[in-house]
Amino acid sequence: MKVAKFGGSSLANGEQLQKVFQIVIADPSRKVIVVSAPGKRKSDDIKVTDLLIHCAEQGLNGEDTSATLEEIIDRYDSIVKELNLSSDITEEIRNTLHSLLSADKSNPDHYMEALKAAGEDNNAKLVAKFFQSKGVQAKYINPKEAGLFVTDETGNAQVLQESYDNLYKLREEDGILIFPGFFGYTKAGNVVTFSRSGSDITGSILANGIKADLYENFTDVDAVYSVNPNLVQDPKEIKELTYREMRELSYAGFSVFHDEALIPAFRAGIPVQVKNTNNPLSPGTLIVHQRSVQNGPVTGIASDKGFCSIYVGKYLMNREIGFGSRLLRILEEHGMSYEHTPSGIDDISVILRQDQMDYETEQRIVNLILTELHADEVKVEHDLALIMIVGEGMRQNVGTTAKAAKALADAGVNIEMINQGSSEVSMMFGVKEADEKHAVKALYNEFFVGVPV
Ligand SMILES: Nc1ncnc2c1ncn2[C@@H]1O[C@H](COP(=O)(O)OP(=O)(O)O)[C@@H](O)[C@H]1O
Ligand SMILES: N[C@@H](CC(=O)OP(=O)(O)O)C(=O)O
Repeated sequence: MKVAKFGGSSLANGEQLQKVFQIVIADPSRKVIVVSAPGKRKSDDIKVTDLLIHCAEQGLNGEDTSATLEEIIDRYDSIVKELNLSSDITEEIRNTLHSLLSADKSNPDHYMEALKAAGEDNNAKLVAKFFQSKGVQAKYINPKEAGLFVTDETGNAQVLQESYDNLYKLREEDGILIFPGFFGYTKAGNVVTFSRSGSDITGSILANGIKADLYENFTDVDAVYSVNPNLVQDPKEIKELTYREMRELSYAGFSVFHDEALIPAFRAGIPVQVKNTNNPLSPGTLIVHQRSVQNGPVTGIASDKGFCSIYVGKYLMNREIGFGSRLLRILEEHGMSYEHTPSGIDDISVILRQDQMDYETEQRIVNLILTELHADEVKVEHDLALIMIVGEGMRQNVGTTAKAAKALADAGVNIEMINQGSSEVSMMFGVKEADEKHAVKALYNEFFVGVPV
């Protein structure tokens, strides 16, 4: 039995849905189909989820929602028309969205979450009807009835353990099951979404729940590439990588697969295959527990912008018990999470996403570090990009850091900081955002061009 998840790009229009149908019926073991909301048809398009968020914001602000609502309904209606389906489907979607928009607004989070999730929920119903119109036994599955229960963390839900046993029962259902991605229900019965791009997470939870043999993740690229294809042209494809490598890479910027989506599949030992809806015969990328290291030390290079670093210097910091924990507590008290903490004898840097901190908060934190921790120096550096080099082969290979540092130096990129991950399969370089693309290219040339993979 397989779980196949189709992302927004695979469901953006009728033509894409026809491809999805052909893929699903080509393999009778594709039992559970997880769908996202319709995504972008071209690069300047707007995803249905983004339209729904905008519409919910308008609703909450008491603004006119009619134009945005029509735009959303139009997205579904154009698919309905392209596939010659009954206009009743569009009317049903219209009614659902109308009632969600006129629902109680006393809890804005609940209002927003219900609208966000409607993108996937309506699409799953539409896809099920489309499959039925082709004479195939298929049905929409409601996540609440199936028992996909989650925590009450708005836009950041975590699955509750009991869900896995509930979902196992889906194995007994007849036909193909069309399951909406991106959300679950709290025990109190409210809709809560996963973080953005979270349909990948739903697919992984279902793969674990039904104890699938394989979790297929269909998207719009032939493989997970060794570097973001938007930064380097025609990068090398990765044929196989470990859960650990993929988790590091997706966390550090490989948006092709959600970083939280690996854990449920990993825990059940289910391999994940990333494949292309537009080229389903291509083998894609397989994510497994263990692989033989035949390529060079580096499997992939990921990068992401929007970080800042708080540098703290204090003479004899190394001898001061509890300094690090008190520093991190200051951040914790401001509700902030951090990414890395490279440190030396007399200094430590905390790297975090800078959108967590406005100017006033930054000033307050700097003051607290100076006054409560008696630091000699506190400096905040903004607009950093973090570049992560990842590879199981880095554990056995000496000199990867030196090679990377030399490649960056030769390209004229100033390294703001280096951090060797404790897992020994990753290494992080902090550079100025303006240098990101240039730095990634230099590292790609160093580790991949002319290197057999
Ligand atoms: N290393 C990478 N390999 C492949 N794709 C990547 C990588 N890094 C970023 N991407 C981007 O991820 C996109 C696919 O993810 P996403 O847009 O979320 O797809 P979906 O609509 O299927 O959920 C690709 O089109 C590509 O632009
Ligand atoms: N539609 C949701 C969830 C999702 O996974 O979408 P996609 O498969 O298009 O990344 C979002 O945009 O966040």
